[in-house]
Amino acid sequence: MQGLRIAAVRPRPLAPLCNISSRLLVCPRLVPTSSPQQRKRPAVRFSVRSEKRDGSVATEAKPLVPAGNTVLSRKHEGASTDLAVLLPRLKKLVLPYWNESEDHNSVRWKLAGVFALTLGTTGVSVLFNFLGRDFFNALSAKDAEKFSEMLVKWLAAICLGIPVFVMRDYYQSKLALEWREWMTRRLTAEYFYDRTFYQVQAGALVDNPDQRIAVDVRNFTDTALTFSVVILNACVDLISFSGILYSIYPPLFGALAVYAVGGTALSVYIGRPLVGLNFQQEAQEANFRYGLVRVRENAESIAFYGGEDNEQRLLNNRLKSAVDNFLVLLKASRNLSFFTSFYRFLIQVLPAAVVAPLFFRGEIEFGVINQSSSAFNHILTDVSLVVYQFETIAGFSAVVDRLGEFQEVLEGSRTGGTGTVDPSKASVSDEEEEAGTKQQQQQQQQEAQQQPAQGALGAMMQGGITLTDLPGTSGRSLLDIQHLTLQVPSSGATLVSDLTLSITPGHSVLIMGPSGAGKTSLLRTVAGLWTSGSGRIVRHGQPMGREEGEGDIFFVPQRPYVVLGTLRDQMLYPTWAKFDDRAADAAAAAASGTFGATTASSSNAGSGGAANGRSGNGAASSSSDSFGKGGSSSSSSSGGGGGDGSKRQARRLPGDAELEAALRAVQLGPLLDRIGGDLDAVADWASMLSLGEQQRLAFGRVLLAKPRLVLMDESTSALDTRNERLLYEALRAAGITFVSVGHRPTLCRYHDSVLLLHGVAGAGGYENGSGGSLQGGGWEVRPASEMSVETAMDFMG
Ligand SMILES: Nc1ncnc2c1ncn2[C@@H]1O[C@H](COP(=O)(O)OP(=O)(O)OP(=O)(O)O)[C@@H](O)[C@H]1O
Repeated sequence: MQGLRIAAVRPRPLAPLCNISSRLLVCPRLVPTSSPQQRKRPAVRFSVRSEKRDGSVATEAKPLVPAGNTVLSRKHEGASTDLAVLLPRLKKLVLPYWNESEDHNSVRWKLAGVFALTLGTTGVSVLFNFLGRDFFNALSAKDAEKFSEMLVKWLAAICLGIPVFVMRDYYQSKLALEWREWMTRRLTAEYFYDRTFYQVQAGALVDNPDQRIAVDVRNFTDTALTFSVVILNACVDLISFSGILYSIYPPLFGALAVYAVGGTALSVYIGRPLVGLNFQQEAQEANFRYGLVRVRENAESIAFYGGEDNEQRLLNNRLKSAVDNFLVLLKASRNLSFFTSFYRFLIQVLPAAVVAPLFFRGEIEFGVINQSSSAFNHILTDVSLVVYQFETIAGFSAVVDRLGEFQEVLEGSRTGGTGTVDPSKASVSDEEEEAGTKQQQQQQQQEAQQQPAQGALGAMMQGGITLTDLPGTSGRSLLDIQHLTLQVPSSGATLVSDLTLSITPGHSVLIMGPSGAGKTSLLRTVAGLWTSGSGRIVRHGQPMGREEGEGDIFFVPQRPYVVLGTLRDQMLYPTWAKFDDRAADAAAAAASGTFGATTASSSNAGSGGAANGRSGNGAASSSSDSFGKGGSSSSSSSGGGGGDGSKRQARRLPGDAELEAALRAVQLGPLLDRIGGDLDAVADWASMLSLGEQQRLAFGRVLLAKPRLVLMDESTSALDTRNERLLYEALRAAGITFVSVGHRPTLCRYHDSVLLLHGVAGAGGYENGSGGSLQGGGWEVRPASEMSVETAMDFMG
């Protein structure tokens, strides 16, 4: 039992199922649905979302559900037309670029330039207005000389004026593009910050985040800039042409005001449904596109199942939803078009009809009729923005709503229950707590503060679970789990109750238990991905992926993740994950089209490395057989604990020889030979490698990165027992401590202890080997040597 301490502790009362510090997820039992808290936040509504077989999405009116990874979604009722919701969202979306970007002064100047050019376009329009008057006066007076002169002036004005329009449009589009890039980068950063993408996906917090980032941002920046220019143009136009119109005939104003106000009111009335329909259209199109992407990603599984008919039906249903909605949208827009067309055509004659009596009485010249028509048109266009742009405004409102909602979810995740916080500062807002929850929170804070505070990398408060990272070189322990209780978010069932154990260097543990017992959930909790429950976890070290080349604790998920890129990139992920864009592009191309190993790019070929822009030459290798104990290729301490408590030095980038040795150590030598030993070969590895090869690749990454502790979830499930043995032996030889989740009794051989999880009581009603019914969330630890194949199989039922 060396290395594994088990504390016998009295079970504590279960933590209430709520995420006490999240703004988005609220405890269902403690906060009534109609509480003031909720009423204060009408914009953030959640409901259970389910997709029917026909592809349509049903939302159940269940605004509050337990915190955790439960399927949650904001209620999709279409776009909000409530200005009290839209305007604050618009403000939050617009302002950051102009106020917070690094070069906000320069972008403001660029905007000023676009506005100046817009003023220039108004000047050109006014000029044409006067030229037109004189042109038609000369024409009606049959003054050939004056007419020729006006013709020349007109042509000169065109030559000077057109460039102003063209350059305004060019700079406006360029600025919109820069804004889009900045906003996309910012949203992407927030999306990846603290693994928010996982929260969004696991909790289904918003539909189609990819569409929002890729398409909605583009529409938003384009339209926002266009609108601001249009509005400025309208204001300046209004002032300039009002003077002209007033000087011609003041009563024209009366006609214009009645016409514009009446028209605007009617167009709002007729076009109102367009806002919601545009919102739905965006979502339906995104659903259809996502369906196609899923088919591509799961092509083989679908083909094996013969599921093409089903997929086709599902896609057709999604397409039908999009087409149906678009039909309704077309009808609504047709009705609006009827009105706006009448509105547009009527004004062709209205000003002429009003000023005609003046002309007949000889009070004005013929050219003035043309001038008044032009001025009237300008002003009417200015004051009828809503009429003319209603469809665009409707689309824009939908985009503001979708992006605003997305941003709120990202902010909620950042400031909510999963963000890294200083435990000493972790506090709960009055709004989101009830007495019981608060008491528990304070208790956890105290516990967190009792932890050696100096050098703590940070702690995450996740629901009731505190996750703390400490520089992990004390040598005593790699991982401490204290009084951990895990619950299923949706049902509240207890998976693991009051688990306390420590993982010490060199002592490997196998986690076993029936399907659904909570094995993966336990690993998720250690990784900071599971939020439902209570207790504390202390990780003595830096998890992988925080900084390049660093990491003491490595997680290997159940499904190995194969990245886009070269074979080298596969091996370096995630420890040295910086990719050459060209290699990734080539990989993406390989993934979307034909595949087969190809060399990444000519710039990489023959360099013996540098697929990711860094030196990686074989000469740098310390040893081609560097996976035995003491053959470390890492400059940091590896395995076996020990250390000085200071920040670990980043690992040196492995060279070709080390990469090859790692590949051969995990029995991927034949693959390497097949592609001619080219580590920079690019292929659609996810399709090309068998699942077992992908699992071996995952072990190869671990061997290269040499973490102190690796936690693996059924990482050898696709392997034969010989390969399984070789991989575990390689890990042990490299001095890496491991915790594995697995079902196979043969795994017991490679571990020192076995943690048996009993799972949820009554869920399947299984019994242990001794025949007695077990408590929900029960667990026990046994020496692995005592676990014969029969005992293990007995236990697994
Ligand atoms: N996101 C989630 N929301 C709600 N319940 C979940 C979620 N993820 C897992 N669960 C539930 O938690 C329980 C434990 O799941 P877990 O994946 O940890 O089981 P496991 O022991 O690893 O099972 P297996 O051996 O089949 O992989 C299951 O009943 C599962 O349905």
